[in-house]
Amino acid sequence: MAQLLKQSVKLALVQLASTADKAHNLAHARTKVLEATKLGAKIVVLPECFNSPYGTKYFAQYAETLLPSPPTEAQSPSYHALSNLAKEANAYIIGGSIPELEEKTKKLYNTSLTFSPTGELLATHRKVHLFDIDIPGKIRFKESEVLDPGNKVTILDLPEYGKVAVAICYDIRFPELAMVAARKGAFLLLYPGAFNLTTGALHWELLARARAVDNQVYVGLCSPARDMSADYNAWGHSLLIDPNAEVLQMLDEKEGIVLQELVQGRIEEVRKGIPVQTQRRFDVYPDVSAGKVRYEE
Ligand SMILES: NC(=O)CCC(=O)C(=O)O
Repeated sequence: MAQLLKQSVKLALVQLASTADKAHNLAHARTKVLEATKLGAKIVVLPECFNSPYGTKYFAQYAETLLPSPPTEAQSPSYHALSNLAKEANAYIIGGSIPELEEKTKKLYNTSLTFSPTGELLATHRKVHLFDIDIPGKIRFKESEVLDPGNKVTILDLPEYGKVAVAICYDIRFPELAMVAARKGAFLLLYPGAFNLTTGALHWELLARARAVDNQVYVGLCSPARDMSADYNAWGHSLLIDPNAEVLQMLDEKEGIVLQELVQGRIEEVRKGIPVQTQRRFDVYPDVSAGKVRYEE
């Protein structure tokens, strides 16, 4: 049987320290991505809102226009910086996320762009589940006050390696999205994400391991580094989880890079040992990937 990961590959999760200065953030991302690719990374992931501070008051201010595609340099400096960087680094770049403004509708989105090693835009994922929570005395955050949600599951097909699903942060709390992607053959679920000091401590690692154990695939979460002078304090702790739900690597809150080889055959080895993928009872409950699902592949 064909293996989901076609060949072993080095993945990098770049936990960036971002500032309020977009040009600086883009230049800094370039430096850190090139650091990772010099060490052999062929797939590189950046954090949620890597080119701006994270917060509802910043989305409009930092938003870039992506449509019609390709945008001009003035419409989206981040698009061009990521495309050029993918070429320069000769790697796939999952560009965390950036605030996006759709000119026609005036709607704002939290959007992730993925580029191929030739600099071509492969996919766009608009965060599907907006981060709306209210934990009294701890944290209230309502992305939906300013953002609109995306409406599809995003699965990339990387010819040399196989399928990779991309979603953003709060999307990880919805196991259906991950399950659909895994059933469609993804070997890796990637979530650029900025949890906080309350929910990060509680659920960050738990959710990453849960999505891995449910689906028996690799899972990577890539956070901004923590900045205690910012309005929103990111949890950090970017991590990579093995298909057996073991933590392969986890950073602390400071800037850093997770660099890890994903091993061909590991998913099949785990699935052979605990064969839940073939033991499902769709005569008892429905297959979430079989119904009406909106994809971009
Ligand atoms: N940026 C986000 O979506 C944060 C999600 C989060 O912190 C959570 O607990 O979920």
